[in-house]
Amino acid sequence: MSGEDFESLEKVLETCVPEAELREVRRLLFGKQLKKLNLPQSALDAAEEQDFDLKGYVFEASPEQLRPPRTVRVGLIQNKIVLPTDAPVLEQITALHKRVGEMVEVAAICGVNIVCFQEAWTMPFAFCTREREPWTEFAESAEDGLTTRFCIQLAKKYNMVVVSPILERDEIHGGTLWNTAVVVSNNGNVLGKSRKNHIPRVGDFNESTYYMEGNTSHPVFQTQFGKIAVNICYGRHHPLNWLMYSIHGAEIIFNPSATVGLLSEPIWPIEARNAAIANHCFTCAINRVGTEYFKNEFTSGDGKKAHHDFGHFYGSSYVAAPDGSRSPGLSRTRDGLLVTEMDLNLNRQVADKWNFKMTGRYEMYAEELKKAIHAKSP
Ligand SMILES: NC(=O)NCCC(=O)O
Repeated sequence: MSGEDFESLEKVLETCVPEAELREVRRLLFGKQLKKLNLPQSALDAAEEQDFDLKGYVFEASPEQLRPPRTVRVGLIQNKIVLPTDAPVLEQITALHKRVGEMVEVAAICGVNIVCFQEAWTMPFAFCTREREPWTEFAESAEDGLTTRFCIQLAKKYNMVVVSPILERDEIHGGTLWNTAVVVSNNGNVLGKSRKNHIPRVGDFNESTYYMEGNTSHPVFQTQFGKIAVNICYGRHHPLNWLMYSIHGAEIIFNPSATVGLLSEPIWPIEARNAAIANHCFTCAINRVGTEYFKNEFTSGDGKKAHHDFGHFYGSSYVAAPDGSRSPGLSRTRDGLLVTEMDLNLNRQVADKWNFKMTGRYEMYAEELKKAIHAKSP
């Protein structure tokens, strides 16, 4: 039941837990109950017509005397690939631009200010194969590639910050490949890029065949709607990676991902949520959906029989807040747009209550880490 036939944990709870207990079950599992966001009927109709899950929630903060609310609407998009993996490269990219572009239009109707797509959103997650061609052809310049130009158009048209995780080819540094998120401001300027710091070597995630650990450290981007950072996929298993984005001031950390049920599904709801709690910020976890079939079978040196797919990418994108509350996840099986309205004042309110930033012994950790890393063997 771990594949396409299981819609979501939330659905099972709704169907199977009696109404009287459901509230308490939700409180224990998801934290403070969130209000549903009132989404325009035209957006709901468009989502139904275009066959994707559309959900909206509000994270509220307490009113303050000196600061007005800092309300921002964030959209997360999860999707299947559109064409088979052996369709011509440009056709695959164009089909994904079209699909995701339509979903961004609905995000705009919902008033979204910042949208983030899934990891390597313009391509199938083909790194399992270890083949170079045609997959390296999906790589593009972060500054002025086809996809960045497309995102610039979206940003300008909808006055929206766009976070676009792609396979990057860095033409001015030997044509090297990177797993990169490009951040485009709402007026259409490329604000910068953030490269994936941690490259998986687990199961079929053979990404180290294609690119190396990122060299952009932990950039934080000041946008009109708040300070944002991008911790790409496998970086979510590294608490210090989250910490560094937060230390540099990130108020919202996106985690665009590609991960499959049998590997990571039980830890998915915990990691980004824990990072939001530990770092007094909002985190947004996004995962792709569906099963992607590759013509040539592959192995990964783990004794498994040669196979043609990774297994099921389980979607379940969600947003977590610094007070430990989280939104329900999107579907495990369908494309989806999750719209959350968050008051960024909540970050400081929770920080003032729990004081993790104040009680953290960063200097001590830094010194001990340095000593431990440089320790000589006896
Ligand atoms: N894309 C990626 O880094 N996946 C690795 C598997 C995981 O982190 O769940």
